[in-house]
Amino acid sequence: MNHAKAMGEVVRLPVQHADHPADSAPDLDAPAAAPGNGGASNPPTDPPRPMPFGDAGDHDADGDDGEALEGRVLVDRPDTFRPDVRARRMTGERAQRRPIIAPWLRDASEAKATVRWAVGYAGHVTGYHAVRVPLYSLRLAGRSPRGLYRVVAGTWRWTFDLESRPLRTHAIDRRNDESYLKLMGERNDRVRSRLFISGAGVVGAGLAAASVAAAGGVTQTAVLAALVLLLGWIGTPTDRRILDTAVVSSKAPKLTSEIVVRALAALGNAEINKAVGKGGSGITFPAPITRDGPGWRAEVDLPYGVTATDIMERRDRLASGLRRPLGCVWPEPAHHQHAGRLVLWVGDQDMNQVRPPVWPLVKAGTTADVFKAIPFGTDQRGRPVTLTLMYANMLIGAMPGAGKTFALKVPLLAAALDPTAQLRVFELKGTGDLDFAEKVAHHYGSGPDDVTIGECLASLREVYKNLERRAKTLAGLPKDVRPENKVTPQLAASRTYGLGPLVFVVDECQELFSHPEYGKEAGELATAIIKRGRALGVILLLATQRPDKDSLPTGISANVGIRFCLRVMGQLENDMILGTSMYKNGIRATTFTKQDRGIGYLAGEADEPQIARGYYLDGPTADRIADRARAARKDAGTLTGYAIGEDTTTPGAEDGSSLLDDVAAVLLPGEDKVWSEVIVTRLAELRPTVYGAWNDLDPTGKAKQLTAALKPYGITTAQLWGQDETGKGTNRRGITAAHILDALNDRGNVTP
Ligand SMILES: Nc1ncnc2c1ncn2[C@@H]1O[C@H](COP(=O)(O)OP(=O)(O)OP(=O)(O)O)[C@@H](O)[C@H]1O
Repeated sequence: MNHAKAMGEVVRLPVQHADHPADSAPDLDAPAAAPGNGGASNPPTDPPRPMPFGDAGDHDADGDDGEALEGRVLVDRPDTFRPDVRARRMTGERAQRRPIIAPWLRDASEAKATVRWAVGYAGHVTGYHAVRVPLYSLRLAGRSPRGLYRVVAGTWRWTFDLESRPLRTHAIDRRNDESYLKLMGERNDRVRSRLFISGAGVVGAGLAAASVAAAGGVTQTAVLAALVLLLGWIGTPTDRRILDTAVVSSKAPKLTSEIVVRALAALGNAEINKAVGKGGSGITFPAPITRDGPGWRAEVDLPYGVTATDIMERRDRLASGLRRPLGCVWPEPAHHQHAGRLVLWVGDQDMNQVRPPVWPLVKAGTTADVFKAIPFGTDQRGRPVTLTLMYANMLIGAMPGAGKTFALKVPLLAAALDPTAQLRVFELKGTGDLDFAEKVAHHYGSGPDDVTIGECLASLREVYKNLERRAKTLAGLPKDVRPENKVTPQLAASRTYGLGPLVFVVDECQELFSHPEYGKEAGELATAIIKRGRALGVILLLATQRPDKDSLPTGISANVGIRFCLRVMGQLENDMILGTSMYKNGIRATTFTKQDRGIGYLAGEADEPQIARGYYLDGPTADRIADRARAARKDAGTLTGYAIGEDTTTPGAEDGSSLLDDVAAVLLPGEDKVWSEVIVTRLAELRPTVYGAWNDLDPTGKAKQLTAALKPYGITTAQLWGQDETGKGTNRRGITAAHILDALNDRGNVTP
């Protein structure tokens, strides 16, 4: 018999058999032996004789098997093989230890939420019924006559044994005298004893009534009320309730294996259909379906060849099969298991209907540390999701209105609550969504105009230059204080080194990167900052509603560490934000609906992308937090730049020239001292895109603006005597031309 065929699985593999010692290994250059050529006849050139594993000496002497097995090897072990059960158990191949303590009890926030819910629930139910006590009393009083009737009629029936009457009637009908006489005898005995008991009961009740009547007052009322309520309860029809419903249960249906299999079978996957069809291997569940947070969790072993991703791709169809809203159905791969293990979590409530929890850092007195994890949001199960900003950059993308700016507010406000972190914030939509940052930011700009975009670019240039200084400073430090050539919390905290965290935020960054003049340079600078700034304490937070190659340089989309993708329309946008192949791997932000505001895939923080909903921080809340952050910065002495009324943004984005060059350019020949407001007006004429906004200020504002902008160059303004438009002599703030020219000479015309 051909064992190979009987064993089913055979492959052509040159496997070394135990009979052949190592030194008789096949000579691969030698010609292959002819079929049927016994190994013994030509030992040196023989190919190894393939044999079933563990079947070393069982060959037929006539060599039949040997012939049939020529060139073939059984790859399955024979049935006699006993696996090492101990090893299997220890590696957890079959058995996974289930948690002794329920996961929700181990998580403090989940446990607190459950206790809070239980107390709230009990309080509501108690209050609801307490106010309805008069109604319930009236209801019972109304039903008490019926209850009295039921008691009297029931006692009568029992005493006179009316239940057994049909038996006696039956005996009469069948003319069974003997049986009838026997039944009557029994009935008479029973009625005699029951009459005695009922009589005693009536006498007892009479005596009790007399004593209650004698007691009078409260006792009489209480007993009477209790009696009425009791009779009311007895008189309540079986299809009616005494209490109203305090909580209308919209309980989600329990998830059962049957429902899961039904839903999987509805996906239209051929392998699944084969498995669940007649004679198929079925779908198995390696663990019981359990409650997990506010939902059900099922682990499913999909049929061979089907991956968890195949199911994730069809999340909408799965939701339809489960008859649950899309926002309740969250299939995930079991990351530490095989590719066919699916973890299906089905929430009781649509994720977008769940009330967002309060951001932990809203609480007064809390501060943050960009070196540590900051709370970003919650996942489908309400568990906290955190972000660590240091050594990372973040890209947030979505279609308009999906919640980008709200998501950006969370890391921005967390960074604001770290007084050591310098903030540079540019909101290029111009709606003032991030205007709370004005209170804390070193640089701040709002608007899609060329001036703001120019300021943003100038600030990026400054940061880029700052990177070089930081790199040099870090490299100059002893190796033991920079263990991984990175800025450490200790180095960042020291003001001597100037290595404190720097957080650069650009909302609607497509306006910057797709700008016809500044876009290219901005893209190159941002890419360089993303690549090099990470280790040097510079963090870039970008949000965009147009993730395409023109609006988001590939250098950024390829190198950014943390990515948060809210609802997008297609695969391209999805992969631009989350990374290449994410769509193919089932991580699809296209499945979010319009209602899923603030919900997205967060990649780069945990090992695997996770669903998260950012904390909801509305305008007033963000303002309150920014006030707190400002106070903390004031105390720490780190409130600088825009936040204290200075505008230290370096103008001159158009061609790389500096403010000093521009001021020098607008000085007229022979002019010695010029009022600041005049200089600003001339600067605005020279470069409207850069200085136009300054020119919109009143004369005092113009003077302040120029004073602040010249400060980094070491130039101060002073009160200068001159004549105003009407020819009247007056004192106003202005500059001395010699100071500008000296500064230019000193610096050799180098931009700071
Ligand atoms: N985490 C959240 N939870 C609940 N609602 C949210 C959340 N985030 C955002 N929203 C809602 O979504 C709306 C849009 O948010 P946001 O302004 O951040 O969108 P956007 O993507 O920045 O839009 P645009 O591209 O137009 O600027 C907000 O008004 C808010 O009500």
